[in-house]
Amino acid sequence: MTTRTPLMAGNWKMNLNHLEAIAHVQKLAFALADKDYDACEVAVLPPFTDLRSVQTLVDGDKLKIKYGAQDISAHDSGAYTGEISGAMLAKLKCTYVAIGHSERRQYHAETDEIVNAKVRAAHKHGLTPILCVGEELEVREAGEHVAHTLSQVEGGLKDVPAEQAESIVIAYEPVWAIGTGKVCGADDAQEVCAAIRGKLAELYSQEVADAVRIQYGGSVKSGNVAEIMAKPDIDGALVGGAALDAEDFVKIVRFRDQ
Ligand SMILES: O=C[C@H](O)COP(=O)(O)O
Repeated sequence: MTTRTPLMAGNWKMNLNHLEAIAHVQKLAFALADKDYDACEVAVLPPFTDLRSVQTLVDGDKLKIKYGAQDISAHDSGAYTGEISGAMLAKLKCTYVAIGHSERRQYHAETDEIVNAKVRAAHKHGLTPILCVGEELEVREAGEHVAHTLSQVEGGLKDVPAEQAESIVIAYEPVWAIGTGKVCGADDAQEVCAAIRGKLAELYSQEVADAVRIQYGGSVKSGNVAEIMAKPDIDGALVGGAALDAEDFVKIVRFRDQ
């Protein structure tokens, strides 16, 4: 049986400036013990403007916290005002990059084609994509949530070879549960995460499907994380609001104690 190390990632969204980022990562580093890092991988996804400060802190103090970006350009370089390339993120030693978050899909019109180009750009620069997928409320109410989410997985991974797919992270985030306090029931989250793993087996192989970590995201808090993490196909959480408070995030990392 494959053992997947849970990945607990805090997506700060457009919160915390670079000074606040330093204070926050210091608090995490102070609170987290070696055994926490043995039990799971801990990552933060700050705004672009914080990444240099986070890198300096992590590098300087040899912290075990991983970090990454919330988006990446599909392009390598050139006249793309406002964009940040994979090469720039790699230079800052980012490990992860979130791609296709529902807020990018909703407010920046990111289609599966754009998401796929960004996944391939991340791989090109040695970054691990956290491919975000998930349905809106009306899609769930119509009973189409599994099909919708699997089609986003397939679209995001188009032309991605097995050797790259096996290290990817997929975050299942039902849009209606993001920032609303309405957490998806653990059984409902498991249903979709199991279907995602099934789709990976169909697209690649059971070996690849067993290797990929699938996170749940959407109103994860210290009070509900243990129930979610108890599900066999859920390998971590992508945490928004509750990741902005270092103490809350540490409690989520220690989900086994909740
Ligand atoms: O990327 C994180 C998700 O959008 C979840 O956000 P939330 O924990 O505030 O619901």
